[in-house]
Amino acid sequence: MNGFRWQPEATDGAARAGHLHTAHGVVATPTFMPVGTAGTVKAMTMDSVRSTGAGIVLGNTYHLMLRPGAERVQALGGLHRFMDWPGPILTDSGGFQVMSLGALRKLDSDGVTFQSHIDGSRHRLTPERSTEIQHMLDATITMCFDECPALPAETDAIAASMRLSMRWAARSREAFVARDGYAQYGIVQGGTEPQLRAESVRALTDIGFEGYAIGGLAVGEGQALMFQTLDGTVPLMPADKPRYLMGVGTPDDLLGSVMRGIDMFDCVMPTRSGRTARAYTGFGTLNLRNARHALDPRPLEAGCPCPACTRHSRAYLHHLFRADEILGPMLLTWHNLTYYQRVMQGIRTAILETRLGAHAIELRAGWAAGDP
Ligand SMILES: CNc1nc2cc3c(=O)[nH]c(N)nc3c(CCN)c2[nH]1
Repeated sequence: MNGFRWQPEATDGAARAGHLHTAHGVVATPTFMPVGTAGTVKAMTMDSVRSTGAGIVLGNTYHLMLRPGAERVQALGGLHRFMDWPGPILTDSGGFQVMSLGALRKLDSDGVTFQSHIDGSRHRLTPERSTEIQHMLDATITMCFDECPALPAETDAIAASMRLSMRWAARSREAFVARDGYAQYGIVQGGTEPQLRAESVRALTDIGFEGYAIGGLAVGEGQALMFQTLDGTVPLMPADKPRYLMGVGTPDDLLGSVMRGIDMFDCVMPTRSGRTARAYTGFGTLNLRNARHALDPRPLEAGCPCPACTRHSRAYLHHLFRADEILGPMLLTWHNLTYYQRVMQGIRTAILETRLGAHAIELRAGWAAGDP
């Protein structure tokens, strides 16, 4: 019996609230995973990540295999000890990052050969090597090695890519070493084609995984087409297993996707925006470099418990970014991650109280209202 399981707690329409039980602790769902690409959530200590309310973070096979190297992380006790994060860690499998970062790459039916974007050195990833690397990292949740096709693409190209990913999913599962409290997730592909998505779900559930991700989205298709694809795909996925929508998204994306049955998310927006002076708040986003903040003594967001909002003014944050001070990205990343966790906690509470519809209207009204 694998101690890893998703335990449902409440539903509201297609939305679900529950708990993910893992070898590294329990996480309430729906959950947002801060991206810790190279073993660090950029500009944050792990204590500050924990203080935002995050329960699980994401790491990347691609970045860690290039630097410092999977063998080195393993020799140092694995990624939990390396980055001092005792909670669960989900690692992505590298295929997506090679396609979006690898300098030069050659894809074949067995895997992908690529040059490091760091130093140009040559590397190869296959389902077996990706799974082995994730084991060396001691990832709590291992992702299948897949291929994420760029959209738009011809239907037959999407079909061929999805079928390659399904063959790679079988090889990834074969290479996976089951351990109590650990999991491997299959990744559904198929672009925005309902029949291809259905074929991919069938292929993955025939193999059998502890959780299922939806890949191949948030690649420029737009929110409407993403939601339409979720509407046709999520109902086909096992109801008793966690569902993870990869690379998503804005607060509005999170809300709409939870309402369609998604439990887990990751996205670089709150952290990347935190470094570029873009703040996420209940009244939408604002750019703290804008001169209108120069003399504003108010907190960024009233009621937010983060250090940026409880100890500083908008004028101070504006100054930090204008002066290119390191504290600027630190404080605003802290705020954005806190805001994302507060959105998830508010959605989760609304599901428990069966009032997600009303809560959604309140959230959207706030985002549309703009800066008070
Ligand atoms: C930002 N948009 C986005 N779409 C993704 C699709 C996949 C996808 O189809 N497969 C994998 N393995 N990762 C993806 C990621 C990376 C998630 N951290 C995606 N990110």
